[in-house]
Amino acid sequence: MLSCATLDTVYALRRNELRQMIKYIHSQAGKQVNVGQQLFLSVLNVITNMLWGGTVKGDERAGVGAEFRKVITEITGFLGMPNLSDFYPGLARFDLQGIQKKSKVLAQRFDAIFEKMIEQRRLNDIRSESKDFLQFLLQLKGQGDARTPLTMTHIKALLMDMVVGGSDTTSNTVEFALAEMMNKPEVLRKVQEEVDRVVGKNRVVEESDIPNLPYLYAVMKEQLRLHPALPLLVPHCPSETCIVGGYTIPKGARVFINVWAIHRDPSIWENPSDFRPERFIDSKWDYSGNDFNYFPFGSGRRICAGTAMAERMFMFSLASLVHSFDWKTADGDNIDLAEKFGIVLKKKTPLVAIPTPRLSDASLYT
Ligand code: HEM
Repeated sequence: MLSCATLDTVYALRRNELRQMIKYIHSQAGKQVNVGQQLFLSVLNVITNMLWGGTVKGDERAGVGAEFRKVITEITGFLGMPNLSDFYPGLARFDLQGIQKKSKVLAQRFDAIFEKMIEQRRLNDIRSESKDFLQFLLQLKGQGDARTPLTMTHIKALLMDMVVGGSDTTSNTVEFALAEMMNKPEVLRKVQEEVDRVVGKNRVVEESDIPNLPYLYAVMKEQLRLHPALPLLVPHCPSETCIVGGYTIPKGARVFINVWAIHRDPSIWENPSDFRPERFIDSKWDYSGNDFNYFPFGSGRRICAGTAMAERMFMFSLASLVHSFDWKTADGDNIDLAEKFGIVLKKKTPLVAIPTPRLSDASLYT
């Protein structure tokens, strides 16, 4: 579902969601817009559309989106919360902070949403031709492979991975990048000049423009270096005791990789806390996971499954946002770029900014 070839076939979904977002922001011209909120909704809609397509429509779809947003925010909050039970396993059964209990309630809410999707799909003919992910998984389950049995719990877990792993990460990354650029007008100007040169002002940005935007690509890499969406990657757990760099990692230990600190190591990066996309122009850095000095999407077997989608959504949405609008804050002040740590890193204060349309023809916003 997340391969480049499949992503190409569902470009219309991404385009449609993005155009709706731009249209909405245009309707708010001159007013304050919560940029992250808009981005979150667009990314979530793209992902859920790819997962279960047109199963949920109209008002119901909007309702499900709102419910997801609440649950995802709460669930990522709990995932990153320090839990006394991890440090004192003897106390785990008392669940002193109530994290286990509250997480179970959230998991049940998630479960109810997925049950609803799956039930609706079952009511339809699951043998019919369809391109969405849920249909594909239900068919696999029906075929019953004894070697790798796929249970309903597996299906729900996969759906949850995509929704939780893809929505907040991508939208926070774009929101943060726009905030960084607003504080560095010379960077924002360079990106706008690049997009104007490639796209002009008489049409809107298309995904096919992305390969022609190398400076914006450098902005994305710099954003992922300075504020990696998953600062500790996801917890890893060796299935056998092993030795890494001379340290013994016991079987079952929970291992966190502090990619945030590696990306700011002054022995690797010059002026590491500066947002300077130029460092990625014509550079050797990529995020394929082969270099342990720069790996915002992780590495190895568990590397992010959605890298290609994240790249497309980031480039497409940020290019569209700065091509369609100029951005400023209400008081003209610099934006607070403080980070809020959790399993997912985000801006401490949401980016609220005022858009001013910059394309000459209003029909380009419809
Ligand atoms: C800027 C956006 C994103 C960033 C920075 C990001 C980063 C990551 C990282 C660091 C991991 C863990 C890798 C490891 O521990 O080695 C991961 C896993 C994962 N990501 Fe992403 N991700 C992003 C967007 C997405 C999107 C859009 C999707 C799908 C729609 C997605 C799906 C997944 C999945 C399914 C996994 C688990 C892979 C596995 O365990 O095999 N991610 N991501």
